[in-house]
Amino acid sequence: MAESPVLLNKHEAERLLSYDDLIPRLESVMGKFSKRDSSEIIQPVRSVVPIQQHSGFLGVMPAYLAAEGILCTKMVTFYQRPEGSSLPSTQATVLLFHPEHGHVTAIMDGEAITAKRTAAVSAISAKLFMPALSEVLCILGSGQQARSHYDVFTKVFKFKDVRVWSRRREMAHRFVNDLQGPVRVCSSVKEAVMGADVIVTATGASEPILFGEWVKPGAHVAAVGACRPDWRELDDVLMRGAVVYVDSREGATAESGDIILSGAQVFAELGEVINGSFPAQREKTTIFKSLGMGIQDAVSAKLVLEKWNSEH
Ligand SMILES: NC(=O)c1ccc[n+]([C@@H]2O[C@H](COP(=O)([O-])OP(=O)(O)OC[C@H]3O[C@@H](n4cnc5c(N)ncnc54)[C@H](O)[C@@H]3O)[C@@H](O)[C@H]2O)c1
Ligand SMILES: O=C(O)[C@@H]1CCCCN1
Repeated sequence: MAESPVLLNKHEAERLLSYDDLIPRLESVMGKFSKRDSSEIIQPVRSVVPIQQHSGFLGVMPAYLAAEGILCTKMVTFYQRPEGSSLPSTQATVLLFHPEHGHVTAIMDGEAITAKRTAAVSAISAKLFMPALSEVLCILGSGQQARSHYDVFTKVFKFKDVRVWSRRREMAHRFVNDLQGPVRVCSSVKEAVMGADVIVTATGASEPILFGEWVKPGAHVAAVGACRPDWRELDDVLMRGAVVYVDSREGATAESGDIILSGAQVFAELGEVINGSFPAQREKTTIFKSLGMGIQDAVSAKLVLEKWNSEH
């Protein structure tokens, strides 16, 4: 009989997952994915079930990585919460399976995995696409993703000025008060982004909040929110004037309102740049449109389980 699955809560998953371990694994799997070798990786675009009465969605994100022996699925719910809601907007559970026998080997909370792997992938995009001398980081939003992006961006890069904007100013102040490093609250998106070299958009917005006219030419935008085909964070001017990179072409064309509704062309996948088949146009204004992928959760969950196994 199969052993009982390992059960890991959010605190454990968070503790066991480090950016130093995560970043190289994510670079490698994104590169492999972009080779589209189905004997190596199978990862369909996520299935999304709308929960209309409650302004929410359930996404199911399976992935199989044959060479690594990883069979995984994440189940994630995401909601548009009213201002002031204390409920998290994104919650997730990740299951790992034994690829040969089919039983579940681990069940883990997916919130920390989702927060860290998304931010780590954005950091990989910044490493490739941000201007060579980047001094100013701007984060739009003050939730879970804003926090993980702050953590990894200030760990991997050295910025002289870090700015945060949130639609509720008190939330931006609460965000800043929780941090160690120098970071300041801005009272408008315009104030926050003017002159920024790197901009992270991590909000629940469904209409554009970031306008191309404010963005410094050559800046890099890591756009993490707006994960539905009719949601936007970025306006048409920005989308059409920038070189657009995505995590997966299929995901972006199915799910990104910023891409679908602006008519912007996708230049390349992040993995295609990692593989050297497309250039990183660092001197131009660049956007990395992130939707999130099951393979990212799969390698993250495997890392968590490896670490846990090494301790037991
Ligand atoms: N690309 C990915 O892989 C990925 C992964 C997880 C979450 N996300 C998306 O990232 C976004 C942030 O997620 P989170 O987990 O940090 O959520 P969160 O609820 O913790 O934070 C959301 C933030 O967005 C702000 N916000 C909400 N509605 C807004 C609006 N209309 N205008 C401006 N700001 C608004 C909130 O004030 C808060 O600061 C969401 O859109 C989520 O779906 C993307
Ligand atoms: O890839 C993910 O985990 C997220 C969940 C929330 C919506 C967007 N994508």
